[in-house]
Amino acid sequence: MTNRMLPNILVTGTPGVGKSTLCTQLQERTGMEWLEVSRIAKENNCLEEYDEEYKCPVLDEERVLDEMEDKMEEGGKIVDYHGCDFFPERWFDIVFVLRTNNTELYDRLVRRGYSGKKLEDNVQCEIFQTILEEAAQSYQPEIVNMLQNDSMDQLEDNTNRICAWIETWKANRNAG
Ligand SMILES: Nc1ncnc2c1ncn2[C@@H]1O[C@H](COP(=O)(O)OP(=O)(O)O)[C@@H](O)[C@H]1O
Repeated sequence: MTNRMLPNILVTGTPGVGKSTLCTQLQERTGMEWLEVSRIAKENNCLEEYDEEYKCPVLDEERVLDEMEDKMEEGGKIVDYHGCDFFPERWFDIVFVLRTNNTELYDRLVRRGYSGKKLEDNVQCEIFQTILEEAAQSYQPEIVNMLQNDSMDQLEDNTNRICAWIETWKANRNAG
């Protein structure tokens, strides 16, 4: 059993599935702190190099983890990143993998300005369920949850569902 007073939540999934949008809502509704791993990496100079092929920065994972460790120990953190296999398993009480259907994701990424290989690779990442499999291999199956996030209605359902889970976690903790 954890000593944390509030749970830590991981929100993961392919770029464009709606992680930031969901985390913004969760932060507003719960008062828990949203930790955007890409931003933490950038602000703390934890970007190692630029991957020209994939047009994205490569993280210095060890340094990012060091930056995050103290905060994660406090509990009550919502972590958002498009990968999940390098975090310590002990950090998280639950993992949500957001999913978006291919055509919707394609449109969102085009609107974000992605094109060519970067666009294709991200859509393929979603088609092949890469992040879902990564989560399944990195965490206990009972804490990994898939959430479909194609529409604003689903966004609301997902936010409600996570908020309800947090309330249950708190009630169980106080009872125990
Ligand atoms: N459930 C949803 N339904 C429709 N559009 C969404 C939904 N969630 C997010 N979006 C839109 O999709 C785009 C990508 O969302 P974002 O939260 O930035 O994704 P991520 O953080 O996973 O890269 C944004 O333009 C956002 O407004």
